[in-house]
Amino acid sequence: MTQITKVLVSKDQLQQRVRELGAEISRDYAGKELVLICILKGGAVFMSDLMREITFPVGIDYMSVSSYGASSTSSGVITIKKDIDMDIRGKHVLLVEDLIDTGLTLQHLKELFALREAASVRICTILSKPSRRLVDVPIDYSGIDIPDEFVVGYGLDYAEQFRNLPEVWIVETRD
Ligand SMILES: O=P(O)(O)OC[C@H]1O[C@H](OP(=O)(O)OP(=O)(O)O)[C@H](O)[C@@H]1O
Ligand code: HPA
Ligand SMILES: [Mg+2]
Repeated sequence: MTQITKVLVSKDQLQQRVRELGAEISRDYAGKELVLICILKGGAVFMSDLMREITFPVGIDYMSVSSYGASSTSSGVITIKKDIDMDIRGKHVLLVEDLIDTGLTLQHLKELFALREAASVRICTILSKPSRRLVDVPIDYSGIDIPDEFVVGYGLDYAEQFRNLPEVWIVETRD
């Protein structure tokens, strides 16, 4: 049985942290050409909130990758299901994620955008599970550290459900 029983991060906590990250990014990239690249699908909710907290015009684009293939554990190999439309050469890229778990997806994407000759590539995530990390990928803008629990809401899914919950909830699975 699967139950969504406990709120781990409230709507207010999320909103507060998104505001702080938006302010920090606005200060750091002032006067630069910035493109926010959302990693679908989970990143979509955070992306929509974050872009409205940035105080100058930014470019936006969307990318969809699959990191786990057919197995449930990470293979470390990612497949691009939908690429960005923009030419990002010479532009500052900020990758926008809902959650960094092992870090493998973002490590791979950082390398990819460096190869595409972006002026810089940084990472922004609203949630991070530091205890699950397999690779040491630096997170430039990290929202909220969470424990090793399976969570849903604010973009995150369980079997494609619950992405639309405004809070982050813990999923409990019992027999
Ligand atoms: O740090 P990692 O171990 O690489 O895992 C993190 C990735 O896994 C989740 O995406 P998922 O593959 O579930 O796709 P979704 O966003 O479409 O649900 C999450 O949104 C990150 O993109
Ligand atoms: O806790 C999680 N929730 C949803 N998707 C995920 N992908 C890795 N960890 C998680
Ligand atoms: Mg998912």
